[in-house]
Amino acid sequence: AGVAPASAHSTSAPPAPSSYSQLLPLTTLSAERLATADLVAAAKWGTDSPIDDPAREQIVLESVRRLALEAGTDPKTTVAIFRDQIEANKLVQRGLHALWTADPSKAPAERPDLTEVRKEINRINAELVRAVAGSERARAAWSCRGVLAVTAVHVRHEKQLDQLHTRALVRAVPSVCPAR
Ligand SMILES: C=C(O[C@@H]1C=C(C(=O)O)C=C[C@H]1O)C(=O)O
Repeated sequence: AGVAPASAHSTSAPPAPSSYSQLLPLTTLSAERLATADLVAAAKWGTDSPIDDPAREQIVLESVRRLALEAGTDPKTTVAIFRDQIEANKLVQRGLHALWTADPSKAPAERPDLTEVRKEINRINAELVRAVAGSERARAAWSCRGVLAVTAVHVRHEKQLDQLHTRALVRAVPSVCPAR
């Protein structure tokens, strides 16, 4: 009893993707972008390269603005989302540098090439813009914040995020949902 007919959708358009399935890629990619912060922090550790690099940030923001226009999604919202992504990335870098300063035995032994890490960040940026473009309906919905929180809990668990990366994930996504 109570089983919906299998043909419920067969004569019309396929069911629209749920808010959850629209927002999960955005949250997953945000966590993947944050994972690069560990590499960036290691690349900068013990060098003159500062955590804050406004020139590089401008390049990132300009590139995602252009990608948003190409994808037909709002460039202002996209740039706002990436400003948060960048702040979250720096939060992880600062956290790790503080940890390594307090306990140098935890500092990385190898120094990754920052240019290579930025290529990886560029790839994630492009995917993230596609996830922004693919989540317009979910982001406009009244349920955005609640659904977004559920995706974050899922990603935290799936990727076994520590406290620093969990805090950063929360910092990475507030602009995803419009202020009400
Ligand atoms: C990740 C970096 O560190 C910071 C964070 C950035 C980002 O999240 O894209 C960009 C520049 C820096 O202010 C970097 O220098 O590449």
